[in-house]
Amino acid sequence: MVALALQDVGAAYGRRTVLSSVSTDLLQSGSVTAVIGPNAAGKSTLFKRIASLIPGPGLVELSGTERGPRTVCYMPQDTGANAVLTVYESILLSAKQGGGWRVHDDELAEIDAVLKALRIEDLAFRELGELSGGQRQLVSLAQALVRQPEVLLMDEPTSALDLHRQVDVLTFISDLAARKGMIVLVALHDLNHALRYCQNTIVIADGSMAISGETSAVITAEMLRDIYKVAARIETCSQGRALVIVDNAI
Ligand SMILES: Nc1ncnc2c1ncn2[C@@H]1O[C@H](COP(=O)(O)OP(=O)(O)OP(=O)(O)O)[C@@H](O)[C@H]1O
Repeated sequence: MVALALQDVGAAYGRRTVLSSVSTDLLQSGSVTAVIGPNAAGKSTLFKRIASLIPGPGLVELSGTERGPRTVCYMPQDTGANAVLTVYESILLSAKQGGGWRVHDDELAEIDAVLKALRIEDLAFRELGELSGGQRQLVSLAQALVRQPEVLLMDEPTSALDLHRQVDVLTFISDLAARKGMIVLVALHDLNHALRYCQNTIVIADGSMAISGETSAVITAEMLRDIYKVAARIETCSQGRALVIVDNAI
């Protein structure tokens, strides 16, 4: 079972430090953790640092895997489209990333399964450049999933999706994490999604970690006032779920 811990992790772009002192307890396999915080706080930078795409101080400790850093997959926020490739070709390329070029039957079966699970089989032979923003986001998710990562870092994966797809994708990902023992970190702006789908939450503000812990203990009216500068309430809906209701910006 894979486990991930961060110790005083930081990152810089050139000489400018944009992230420092992020530490977490061990993140266990099967867990989904929300990474939240205002714009430009450093959420994507944290993901890039965990995925070893940028250097920085501190320790990203992965244990319980034989695949090393290759088992970490980062799904970026901007899903740049290469108009020359079809959806299927782009997913196949992603599956083969870092491996040999011989294509095995089980890899093709995995691609089919992911296309089906995300209900985008009908896009398989469309060109990336002609997809809508939401379709591109689903393809980007498929590209990440076919690599069968043990640690999946998803940067605002539902920002371009309609309501049905948002619920569909987040339910699918949290089930998948539990079923396959994956560690999922997901950057979110919709805090109701964090409350509903994520056991733990890390708050990044001004380039460092403000607070982390169980989601219900982290997402409070005080945190929303101090970090997001909004007056808000956490109310329980008729089905017993906690919901953030924002009254106004402070
Ligand atoms: N490639 C880069 N070069 C230089 N600075 C960068 C680069 N990428 C991000 N930054 C800066 O790093 C800081 C953190 O950016 P980051 O993208 O991590 O924020 P974020 O929390 O993901 O924001 P958002 O919620 O708006 O997506 C910002 O000040 C941003 O301008």
